[in-house]
Amino acid sequence: MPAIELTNVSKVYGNHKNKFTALNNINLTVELGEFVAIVGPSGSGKTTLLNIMGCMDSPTRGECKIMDRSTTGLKDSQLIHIRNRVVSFIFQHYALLNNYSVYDNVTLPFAERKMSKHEKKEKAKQYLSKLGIEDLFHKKVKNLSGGQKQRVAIARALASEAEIIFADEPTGALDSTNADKLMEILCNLNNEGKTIIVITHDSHVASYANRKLFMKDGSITFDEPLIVQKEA
Ligand SMILES: Nc1ncnc2c1ncn2[C@@H]1O[C@H](COP(=O)(O)OP(=O)(O)OP(=O)(O)O)[C@@H](O)[C@H]1O
Repeated sequence: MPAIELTNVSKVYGNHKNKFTALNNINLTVELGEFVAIVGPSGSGKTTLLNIMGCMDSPTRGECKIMDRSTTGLKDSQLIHIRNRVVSFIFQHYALLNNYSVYDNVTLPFAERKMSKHEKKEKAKQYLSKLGIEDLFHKKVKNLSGGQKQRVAIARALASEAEIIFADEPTGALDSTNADKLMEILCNLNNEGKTIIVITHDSHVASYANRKLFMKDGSITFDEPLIVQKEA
């Protein structure tokens, strides 16, 4: 089953006097389990595309399907459900609650689930230890380094148990060592079956993905597929 399917998707911003076409008739299928990097110059439409795929915005024309389900005409509550449970997001500037603890941030996706306090704590510990930061459990986010904050953001994405993880410039605020560590974490999650879609300006970051989409002026100009090396 495709994770994402876009058919003739366009996005036009502004009104009739001042229109700007940010996406121009995009057709794209991302299968479950793929690791895709979207690259392209500033203003080429990468974030607009990600926002539509993640149900944070709707197309002006065309259709977006997530896990085989069209998002056209869905009620706000249904879109919220998709954003909470089917997809998750990692952002360049983390989008964490700075004055709250790591535990509070990681357990945010549990808010609407029937779980005991004990269960929440155990699950949070499990995800934090997966990312090697279980010792940060009680720390306030504002006291963490950039690399630590981004790991907390990934732990929160895992806590949502979403199949699809979108990451918009996730290494943009990290040094190269932490950027590599972060991309290795995303590779491991992809190896475990998560579908990962990353926006990046950085070709080294994009090299971790096994498919690269190049964007220019609202179109996908090149789609570099996974090259499967056959054993001799
Ligand atoms: N709300 C909006 N209203 C009008 N124009 C917008 C809006 N959001 C984005 N745009 C325009 O749409 C185009 C695509 O923007 P988008 O943010 O998707 O590009 P991007 O490739 O992600 O850029 P960057 O790499 O700089 O983040 C840009 O020209 C931008 O100015």
